Amino acid sequence: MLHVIKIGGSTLADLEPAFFNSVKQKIQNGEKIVIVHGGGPEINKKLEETGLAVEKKDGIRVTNKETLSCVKAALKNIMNAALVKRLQQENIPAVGLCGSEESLIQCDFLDHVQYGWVGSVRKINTGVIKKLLDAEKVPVIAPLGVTNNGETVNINADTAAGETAAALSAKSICFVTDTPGIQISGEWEDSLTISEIHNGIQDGQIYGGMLPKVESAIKCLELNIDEVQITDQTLTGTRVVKEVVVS
Ligand SMILES: Nc1ncnc2c1ncn2[C@@H]1O[C@H](COP(=O)(O)OP(=O)(O)O)[C@@H](O)[C@H]1O
Ligand SMILES: CC(=O)N[C@@H](CCC(=O)OP(=O)(O)O)C(=O)O
Repeated sequence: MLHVIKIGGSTLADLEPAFFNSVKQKIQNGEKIVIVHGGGPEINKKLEETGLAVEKKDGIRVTNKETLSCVKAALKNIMNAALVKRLQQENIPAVGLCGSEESLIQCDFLDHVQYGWVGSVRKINTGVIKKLLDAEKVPVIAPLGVTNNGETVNINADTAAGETAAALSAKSICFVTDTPGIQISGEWEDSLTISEIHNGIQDGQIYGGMLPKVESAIKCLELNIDEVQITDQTLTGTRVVKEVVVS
């Protein structure tokens, strides 16, 4: 059984024993894990240091060529390297991958006029990932992509994780973030249906960085991934479900 875990930039610097133990437990049970990580705060820091603006539309970063070099440095050189090292310290056999290399995440431009160098995933080279899984490794993927012309593009990590889960026909996907799931009207929800999520977006209760997460979560459900969750590091947060199950 294969599980995709997306770790948000909100959480990467602060990974807790509970998280590593859950990952180790799954591996001991013979389950396969693929990790896709974010790095939004690290990118913001790099942009600020360089004097560049931080601009997002609906949780997606507007990325020009200068922004892109900060994105690459933050995601690949800093966050991917640090996460792989941290997992290895915990005896998790992590191997770093960058989506823009080995034709791993092949993209078109999402909307070049609105977002610049941001990718919409066309195809994932699953062979590279499967080879590592067969060798009992844990692939750790930085969310960059490559276009047909060989240009590197930035991909929202939630989107990249959902596409990876779909391409690998994963059993589950967990979006690990800095909240215990999704909150609606002051309550942390155990589960939400797709229509409840649409309502939450419409009345402004689901916003910002949660938007790409719920969009990707819904797409995963529609592609028949059984378990879709938005959680904190305990890996038990809000389940996103197609419809209410009447028992
Ligand atoms: N309904 C909601 N419930 C919980 N968090 C929400 C909600 N709507 C928006 N958010 C925001 O989404 C954030 C998580 O997204 P983001 O900061 O991009 O995290 P990550 O780096 O983990 O992807 C939360 O910290 C919170 O500020
Ligand atoms: C196109 C786009 O939005 N790319 C994201 C990639 C990193 C990311 O998604 O990180 P989090 O998971 O921490 O939000 C960005 O530039 O911030």
